[in-house]
Amino acid sequence: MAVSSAPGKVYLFGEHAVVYGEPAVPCAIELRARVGVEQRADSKLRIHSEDLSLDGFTVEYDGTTDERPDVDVAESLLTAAMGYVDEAIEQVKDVTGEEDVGFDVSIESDIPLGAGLGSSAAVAVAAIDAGARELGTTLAIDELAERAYQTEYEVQGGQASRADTFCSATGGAVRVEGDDCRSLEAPDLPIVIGFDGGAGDTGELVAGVRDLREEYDFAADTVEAIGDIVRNGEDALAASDVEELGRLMDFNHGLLSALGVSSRSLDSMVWAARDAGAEGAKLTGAGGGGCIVALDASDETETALSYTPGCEDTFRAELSEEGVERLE
Ligand SMILES: Nc1ncnc2c1ncn2[C@@H]1O[C@H](COP(=O)(O)OP(=O)(O)O)[C@@H](O)[C@H]1O
Ligand SMILES: C[C@@](O)(CCOP(=O)(O)O)CC(=O)O
Ligand SMILES: [Mg+2]
Repeated sequence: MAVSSAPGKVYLFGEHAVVYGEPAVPCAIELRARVGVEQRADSKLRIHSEDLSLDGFTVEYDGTTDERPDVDVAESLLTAAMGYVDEAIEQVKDVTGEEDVGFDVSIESDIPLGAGLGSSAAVAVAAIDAGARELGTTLAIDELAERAYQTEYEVQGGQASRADTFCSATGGAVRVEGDDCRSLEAPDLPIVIGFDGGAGDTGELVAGVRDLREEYDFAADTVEAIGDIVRNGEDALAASDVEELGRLMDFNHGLLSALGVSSRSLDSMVWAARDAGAEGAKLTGAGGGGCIVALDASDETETALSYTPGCEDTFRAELSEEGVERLE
């Protein structure tokens, strides 16, 4: 068996706009998904994840046919739940040239699902890395990141950026613009996360922004304005100017909100953080529900969030310098 782990991330700036070629700056955080992959004697795929539902479930089916597994949940739920792992295993088969292999895959993750902290990218990166190693191939980080991007691209209906997957594969803070992916020097930022306990559907939210952008020129301009915020944000990051970073994050949240991807609970948490004196606060990731990211070196934001209706959990997140880790 091969086991790899990969980190989740927050976006300091640029989610959604990055799908249309604007730059974005995500940072890896110390919450990880660990994926174990063991080759089977037959060609079936068995996936076990404790986190996919309250009780966890295990499915087993023949990965070489189009037959879906026989479990008692709605098809849409199953596809949503298994899409990323399924596609990651396809990438393993493709990169190793071994089409008829089967695997037992087990996943353990600290990253809440669909909450904007990049659980899908972390699972894809760790699954592809462990799957390839199980078949004797250790992928270079760039190839791993590219394969994980292909996974997100397929599952999200042809709409995805390389930001989450590159960040999860390499760790640290990164800058992604189209296929130009690079690591950034980042100061130790006082990152606070607020989580509303909910989730958003990345594919649907991305499609919503795409439609708005096609319908209204001002929505397309909004996407471009997010790109301008990111370019300013890079300078603020290089200068370790946390106050300016916060101001730009506030602005970024406003534009994401205008694009329809915030929610009442995300807005409440953002305002609670600002009222508590955070340097800035914004939603992170696709939105719709899930997490906000704020910058505050004091305990005020965490305390305020813990009393905010709609906020289920709040915690400080350390930057993860380590991307994919090969554990076994
Ligand atoms: N622990 C897990 N086990 C299995 N699949 C997971 C796990 N965590 C995430 N996933 C996959 O990632 C999807 C969530 O990804 P997404 O909607 O992009 O949200 P995010 O990346 O912000 O967490 C889940 O529906 C599931 O397919
Ligand atoms: C909205 C988007 O920019 C980020 C999605 O992040 P997450 O899956 O919600 O963690 C989509 C993408 O970049 O592929
Ligand atoms: Mg995702």
